[in-house]
Amino acid sequence: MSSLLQGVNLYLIGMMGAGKTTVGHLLAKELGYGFLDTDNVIAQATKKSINEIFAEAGEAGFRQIESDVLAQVCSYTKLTVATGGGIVLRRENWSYLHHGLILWLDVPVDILYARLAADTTRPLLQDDDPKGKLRSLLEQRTPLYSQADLRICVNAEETPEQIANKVMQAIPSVLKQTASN
Ligand SMILES: Nc1ncnc2c1ncn2[C@@H]1O[C@H](COP(=O)(O)OP(=O)(O)OP(=O)(O)O)[C@@H](O)[C@H]1O
Ligand SMILES: O=C(O)C1=C[C@@H](O)[C@@H](O)[C@H](O)C1
Ligand SMILES: [Mg+2]
Repeated sequence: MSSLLQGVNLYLIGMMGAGKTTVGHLLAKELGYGFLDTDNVIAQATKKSINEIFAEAGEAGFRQIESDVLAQVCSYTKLTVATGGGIVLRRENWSYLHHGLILWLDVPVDILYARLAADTTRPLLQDDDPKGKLRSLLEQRTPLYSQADLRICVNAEETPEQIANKVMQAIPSVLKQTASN
C-alpha cells in the first residue's frame, strides 16, 4: 500500500474527537509511514499547550501557527498527518492539504460528545453548552470537510482498528479516480 500511495502524504481531517490522532497512528503503521499530529507539533514548537496558546494569542494567533506548521509539514513525504479540527477553516491550508490525500473522518455529534465530555484540553469546548457548540461547529464546517478526497462515516460500535481497515480498503478507489481524471 505504501508503494501505491507513492509517498504521498495522508491528511486526516474532521472534528475534535473524531479519532484523527488514534486512527492516524494505526494508518501510519499500515502504510509504513511516519506519523505527525499538527496539534502536538504546535505544542512542541511553542512549548505551550493548545489551551495556553488560545488564552495568550486567541484563536487567530493559534490559526496562524497552525498554518505555519502545516506549510512546513507538507514539504515532507511518507507521512500520515492528524490535523487539528479547525485546519479546514483557512483557505490557504487547503493548498497545503491538496499536496496529499485528504481523508475526512465523519463522526456524529453524539459520539463526539461522549468521547470528549470529560476532556478539558479543547478550548473551543469550554462552553456552557459543549454539545450545542460541537453541533454548530460541525454544521459550519461540514461544507469544508466535504471537500476531502475520501469521506469515512464512523458509527459508535467501530473500533479504531476497524476504521483504519475501512480506510485502507477505500484508498485504492480514490487513487483510481485520481488516475483516470
Ligand atoms: N473508534 C473509537 N472508538 C472509541 N473511542 C475512540 C475511537 N477513536 C478515538 N477514540 C477516543 O476518542 C478520544 C478522541 O480521539 P482523538 O484524540 O484521536 O481525536 P482527534 O480527532 O485527534 O481530536 P482533536 O482534533 O481534538 O485532536 C480519545 O480518547 C480516543 O481514545
Ligand atoms: O476544532 C478545533 O477548532 C480545534 C481542534 C483541536 O484539534 C485543536 O486544534 C484546537 O483545540 C482547535
Ligand atoms: Mg488529535
